[in-house]
Amino acid sequence: MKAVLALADGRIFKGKAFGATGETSGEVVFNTAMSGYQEVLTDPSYRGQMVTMTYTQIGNTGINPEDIESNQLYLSGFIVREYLDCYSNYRATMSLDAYLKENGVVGIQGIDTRALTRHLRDKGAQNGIISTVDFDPESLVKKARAIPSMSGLDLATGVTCDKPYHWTQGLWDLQTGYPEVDRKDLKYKVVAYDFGIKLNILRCLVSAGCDVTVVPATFPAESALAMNPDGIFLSNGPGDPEPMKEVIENIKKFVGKKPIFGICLGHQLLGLALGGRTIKLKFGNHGSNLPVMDMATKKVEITAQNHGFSVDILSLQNVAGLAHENLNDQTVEGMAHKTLPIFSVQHHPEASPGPHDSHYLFNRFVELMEKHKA
Ligand SMILES: NC(=O)CC[C@H](N)C(=O)O
Repeated sequence: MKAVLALADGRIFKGKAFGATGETSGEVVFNTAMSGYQEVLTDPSYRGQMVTMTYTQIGNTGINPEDIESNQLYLSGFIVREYLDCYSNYRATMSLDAYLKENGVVGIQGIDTRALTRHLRDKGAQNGIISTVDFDPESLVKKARAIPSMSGLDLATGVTCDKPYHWTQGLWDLQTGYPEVDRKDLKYKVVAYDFGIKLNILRCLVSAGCDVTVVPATFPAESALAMNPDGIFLSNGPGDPEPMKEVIENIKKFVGKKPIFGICLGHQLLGLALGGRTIKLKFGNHGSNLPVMDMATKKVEITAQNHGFSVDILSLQNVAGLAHENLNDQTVEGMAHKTLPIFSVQHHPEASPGPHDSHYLFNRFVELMEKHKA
């Protein structure tokens, strides 16, 4: 079946349908990870976006019930060069095509993803539409132009959990799979704010020794402090951090009271709560092969990333300093408060997909909580 991708600036790509059929729209971004499409599909931070994989063959390893980062697919469209239906993996239980169909995600295959990526890199991420029902370029471009811009959209409060819960699953291991950890063995009480949290973050926190209570995005700071936690964690999530005023005000109440660790959207929200500002990048960083320098040790780590916004570190001059830097585009990859036990990173130390170079950051959080306790 035919499918067409139209960008808001008028560029058209003709391909074939895969996954669900119909029409879908969102901000078109590209992801440079060579593997891990299942984790990309289930990352809630992609809500409102259509993801182009730059790796050419997608589908080879099928879909398995274990490699999920949330229980739902939040992205609005999936774009690949070549979809492979004959998957092979000992854990796979279904094909990617069947999975997208089951979850109502519209995909397009057989388009020149290199040309699309170069276009987005030159012109910037922009809105687009995929259709298997309307093939009229003019009408499609008109529809793509009518979609609201990602800037100004609060998408995170729509993907958070309904009520607090405990998380006790640790990191996956070939022998044991995902272990269940006894809460009695977890030493550091952490309240984790869920703005669309990836499951591997929770697993990393547990494996680092944290007794994690996950709470909804707007859970009052007073109630969190009443639990007497050792630390506060702020998660990743979709959309623009700037309009999340209530959440930002809430985070301010933890500053100076508890150690805080933020990842991605959590890092951006922390930047805003500390009085800084965030900016929208031209096309952002999405992938699992992005070099970052830890400014304290000067070590370079290869990281997983998925973001379109960034903290303007100059706006935080007297409050926080640059702790990590992206070596490709020199964007702010992490910050540390000048006097308080507060730090955050723009990239994803939990990986999934991606290398484990940055896992040490969960231990850094634990060390900070230990010191603060003492
Ligand atoms: N992965 C994330 O948390 C993404 C944060 C934010 N939505 C951005 O695009 O920059």
